Amino acid sequence: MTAPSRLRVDGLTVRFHLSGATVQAVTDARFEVRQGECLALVGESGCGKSVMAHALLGLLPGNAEVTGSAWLESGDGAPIGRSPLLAHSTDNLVPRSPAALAASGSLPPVDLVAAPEEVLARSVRGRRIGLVPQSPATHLTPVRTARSQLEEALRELGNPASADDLAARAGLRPADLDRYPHELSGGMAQRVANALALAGDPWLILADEPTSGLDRPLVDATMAELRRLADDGRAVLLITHDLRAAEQVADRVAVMYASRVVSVAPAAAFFAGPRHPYAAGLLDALPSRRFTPIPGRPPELTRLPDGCAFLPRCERASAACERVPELAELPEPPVPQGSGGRVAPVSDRQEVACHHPLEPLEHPLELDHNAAR
Ligand SMILES: Nc1ncnc2c1ncn2[C@@H]1O[C@H](COP(=O)(O)OP(=O)(O)OP(=O)(O)O)[C@@H](O)[C@H]1O
Ligand code: NI
Repeated sequence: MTAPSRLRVDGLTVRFHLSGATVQAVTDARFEVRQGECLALVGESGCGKSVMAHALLGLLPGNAEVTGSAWLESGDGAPIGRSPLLAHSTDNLVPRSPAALAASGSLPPVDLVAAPEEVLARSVRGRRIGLVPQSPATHLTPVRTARSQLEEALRELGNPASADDLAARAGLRPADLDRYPHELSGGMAQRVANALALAGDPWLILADEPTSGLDRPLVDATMAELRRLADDGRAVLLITHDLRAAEQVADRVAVMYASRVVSVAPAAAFFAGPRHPYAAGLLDALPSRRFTPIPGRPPELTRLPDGCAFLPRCERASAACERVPELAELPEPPVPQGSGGRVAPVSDRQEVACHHPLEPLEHPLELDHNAAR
């Protein structure tokens, strides 16, 4: 039996306490990311995506109150990549004997919410979770070459691999490493940042808006790189409001609205027929689709309503929506006509938090990929 590594987020809630107000930044979030897949987390600006990412990394400021759980479970047999660069250190959090751990190659699960900072710093950030930063160029230290920054990261993480090896895996030539950040093109800076994120051979890659400010070819290259990391056996959590980028790379898509995860769906089913009205609205807003924005604005996170936060913007709302809908798997979609009675596979099922979900064929979207690409 081999268990894949996965991140299992359940009931994750983040509140910022300010004088006179509480920001409900993340509310009761539930989702999973597994080794070998890319989960895209999408949603409008300010809905709580980055706060979620920072909560997972233990990087929130002192006025944040985090509850719920986020279990990081390193699996026991599915190897990452072709040649793992690093034997994970097992000197902490060890309820089992080092020999047993060595035999299984796994680490004990860690709850990122409950774990002390010392554990996150020593065994999680960089080692089990790699962060691809938002703007690689500014993330790099300007006065040192890419090589010296990579070498330092490798040294700190106890990785015996060479900077050249790491760079080659990220698509860089040794000569590229001898450049200073200002001598790197946007694409190369992105690759250096990717190489840095991989310096500790983490199995989970967290990329928060890795393509903001990049032009389309660079977005495409970055998405291809993230796809490769997932295909290589890592888990990729991509945070973006670029639905086109998400469509290029994601296996599954999670949608956040006003601090809650309101939809989790396989990417193909999501883009072909979203079941949550807000998700349908997001897709309709795309220039390559109907180019029709959702009317209205999301609520303030300091004043969230008691019921469904999308209610005031939703055409389908009813009295039932005064109650917050739970995220739940929708019943099996009806058998499409002409399918010869084929029943939709479980993997096509969508989870939504909605009292009035759309039927799968109720919102057919003519996909115009030529316009989108
Ligand atoms: N330290 C903090 N104190 C108080 N409120 C905060 C703090 N950090 C973030 N917030 C609030 O939490 C909410 C969620 O912010 P977040 O950065 O997660 O949004 P986002 O979904 O990542 O948006 P974007 O797509 O613009 O990056 C926002 O209302 C933001 O103002
Ligand atoms: Ni953000």
